Amino acid sequence: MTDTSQIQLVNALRKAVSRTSLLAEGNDPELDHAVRQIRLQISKGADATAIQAILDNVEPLLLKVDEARLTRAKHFRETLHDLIDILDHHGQQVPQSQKNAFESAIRSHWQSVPHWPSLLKEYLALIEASLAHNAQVETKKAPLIARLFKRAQPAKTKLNNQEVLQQVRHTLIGLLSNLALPSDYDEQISELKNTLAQNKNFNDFPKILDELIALIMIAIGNTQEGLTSYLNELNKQLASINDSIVKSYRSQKSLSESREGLNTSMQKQVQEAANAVQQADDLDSLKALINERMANISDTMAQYRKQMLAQEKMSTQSISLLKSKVTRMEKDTSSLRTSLQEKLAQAMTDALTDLPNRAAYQDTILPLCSNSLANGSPLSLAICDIDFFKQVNDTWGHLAGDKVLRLVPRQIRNVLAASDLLFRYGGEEFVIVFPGTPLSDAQQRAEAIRKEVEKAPFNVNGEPVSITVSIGLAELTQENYETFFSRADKQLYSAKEAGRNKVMVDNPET
Ligand SMILES: Nc1nc2c(ncn2[C@@H]2O[C@H](COP(=O)(O)OP(=O)(O)OP(=O)(O)O)[C@@H](O)[C@H]2O)c(=O)[nH]1
Repeated sequence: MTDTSQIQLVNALRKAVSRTSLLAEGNDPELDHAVRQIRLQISKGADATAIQAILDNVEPLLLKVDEARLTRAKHFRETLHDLIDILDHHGQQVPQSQKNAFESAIRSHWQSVPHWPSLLKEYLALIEASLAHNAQVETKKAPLIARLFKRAQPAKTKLNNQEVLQQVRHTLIGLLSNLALPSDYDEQISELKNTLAQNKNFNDFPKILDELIALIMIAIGNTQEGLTSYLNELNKQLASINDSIVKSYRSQKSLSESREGLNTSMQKQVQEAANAVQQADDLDSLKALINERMANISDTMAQYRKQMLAQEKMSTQSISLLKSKVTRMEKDTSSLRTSLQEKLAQAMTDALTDLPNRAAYQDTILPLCSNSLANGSPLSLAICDIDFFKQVNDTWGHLAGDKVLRLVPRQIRNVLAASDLLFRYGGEEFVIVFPGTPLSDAQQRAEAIRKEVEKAPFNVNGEPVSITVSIGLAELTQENYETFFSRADKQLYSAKEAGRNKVMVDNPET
């Protein structure tokens, strides 16, 4: 795809990548640097290949951020286990079933940040349950929170209250440091850490835990709903882009239709996705989702491009095949035309004398008559027949007759004008057409023909043979060509009747 659709697509992808890069910021300094580079490159007008290269570079950084998220989650899981241990080590009677349920919840949700507040709430509930249980057993003992962290096992080293406090403070401060909340919450986190550090009273811990939960809730809980719907929307959008590309690609009927459809669909869908990305908040999974969708789009585009190239190649091949077929056909047609023309010429030519034959005469005479009548130019016609030709055949044989048939027209030609037309009409009969020639001129030429034949020194088998011709002549009047011919023919008959070797002229006036 090298046309405007590709440029528009690259522009749309640029926007999407640029806006997506904004979301990736704030997780890791190295990644921050990389995403700023992306926007810089895009603002300089990087093309699809350059954007792909940038995305390839960003991928390991995103993975690194993901690893950091996993490390934080592991730390949180350890914190929760530490808090359970603190309960155990300080002799609190934690109801086993509730503790098991809590441990199971930790196993299921420790990786999911949105579940962290509920896990901490469960921990609080566990403390409340164990306090209620112990209150029944040891109502007169140490204060509530002091009892909470008292060691239950005599075998274990019993810590004093300050040591317990120190341990819990340390655990919770560690948890706070590893929450990796956005920088907006730095101040609140630091205040809570101070409160923890200064806290000397177990009774304050539930309140501090509540604050910790609230902080996590504020940081991620409030945006959770919007974020979930955004992710769903984005997922839908990107899946829809992919579907559209695939559909467009599959349903293409022609290269141009396909390009047009793909372009429109890509432009619309990618633009919508880009808008959605612009409105979204930060989230690691969002980046992973976008990466996945971008990869899908990239794959589909690559497949589409491959297919297009293959189709173009096929088209080029079939076009060149078609061209060679057409060339071949043209050659064949041309040789066929030549051969037809040759055959036609053959059909119009008398093989013995090489003169135009009777068919050629028929083709010629009609337009000549029409033109003559239309233009008022004279047209004369002579029918010339060899006298006693049968005798030639009978006396010297057919071959001798053929020889005479070839020699007579040569003699006739000697006296014809360039525009006069000579045909072998049939047998020993020839027709001469004199275009633009009035009867008197034609008569002179006919007479000259007669003489030219008469004086010709024919000889057959070494013997001199006298050959003469009789000629009937007529000039065209307002009539059809058949009547014209028959008038000349009548004159030929008259010439024969009159003793042969004569020219007889049809005189329309008599
Ligand atoms: N050798 C040869 N003879 C032909 C050919 N075509 C026609 N003939 C012969 O021409 C002769 C024509 O004879 P006729 O029609 O009787 O006329 P003619 O003998 O010329 O007598 P008139 O026309 O009356 O002077 C016939 O014997 C035909 O066989 C041909 O191509 N070659």
